[in-house]
Amino acid sequence: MKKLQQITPELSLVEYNEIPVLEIDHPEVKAKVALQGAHLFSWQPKHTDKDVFWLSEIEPFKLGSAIRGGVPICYPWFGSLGEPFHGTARIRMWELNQYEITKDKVFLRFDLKAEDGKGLDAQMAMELGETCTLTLTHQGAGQANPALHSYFNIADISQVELHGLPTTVFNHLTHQQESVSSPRLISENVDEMYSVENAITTIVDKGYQRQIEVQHINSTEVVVWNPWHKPTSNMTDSGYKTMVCAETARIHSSLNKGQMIQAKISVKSN
Ligand SMILES: O=P(O)(O)OC[C@H]1O[C@@H](O)[C@H](O)[C@@H](O)[C@@H]1O
Repeated sequence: MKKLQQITPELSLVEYNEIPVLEIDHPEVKAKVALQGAHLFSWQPKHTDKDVFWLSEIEPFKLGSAIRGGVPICYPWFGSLGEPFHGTARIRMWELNQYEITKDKVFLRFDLKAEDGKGLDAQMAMELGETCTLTLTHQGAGQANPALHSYFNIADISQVELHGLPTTVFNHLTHQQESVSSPRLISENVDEMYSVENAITTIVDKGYQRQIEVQHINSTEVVVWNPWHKPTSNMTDSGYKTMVCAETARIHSSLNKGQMIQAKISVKSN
């Protein structure tokens, strides 16, 4: 790891293998954001002893390869709505163009320049403190169908409940609408899309004795994913046991220029 720049006492730029990473070390919060993808992959408010986000233990931090963990930004499209899968933004460089440090939190704004060099495609604003607010604003031409593909750090997938989701879901593995339990328990490969606006998902983690709450704002879907034994790039065979994705998505109703999706994340002990 090579230090590139000390921006302020709380913010430093460090190289993780091929990727520049902004490290935040503030009395209230620690966090890490890769400039590739404006990709938050670690957030730990002072009152918790474990990271809220999961990061693969074999993440190689290679340019052009999306980081396996944290909050990949799927933009301008989700999944196979275009090529590459989950859009280009997670493998492009973003610029840190604004920051503000207060006694409670750190505010960061990253811009994604348009590929033709004219104007912006998107902006990501992060407020990192006791809570974490991520706001993705579509600034480009045309429409966007993004998602904030958050991977949460849990003690053991077999002891986790997801609360606040509907009991009907589109299962991407069987390509059909199905009925599921609420709260949702996961015991196999799941790749499912819940059509629900502005949902609040609560991840009840008995192992770590804590609850993570995600408010999905301006979203029209929540995607839940865990690959279980399905081989997945940059992930160990047992990596699935300690992660669950609960994604803030805007898939079937596009965003126009100036519109945003937001995830507000908080964590509390039981
Ligand atoms: O491996 P990737 O490109 O990061 O995608 C991971 C998963 O992301 C989820 O959002 C999709 O619903 C899954 O279908 C996909 O497998």
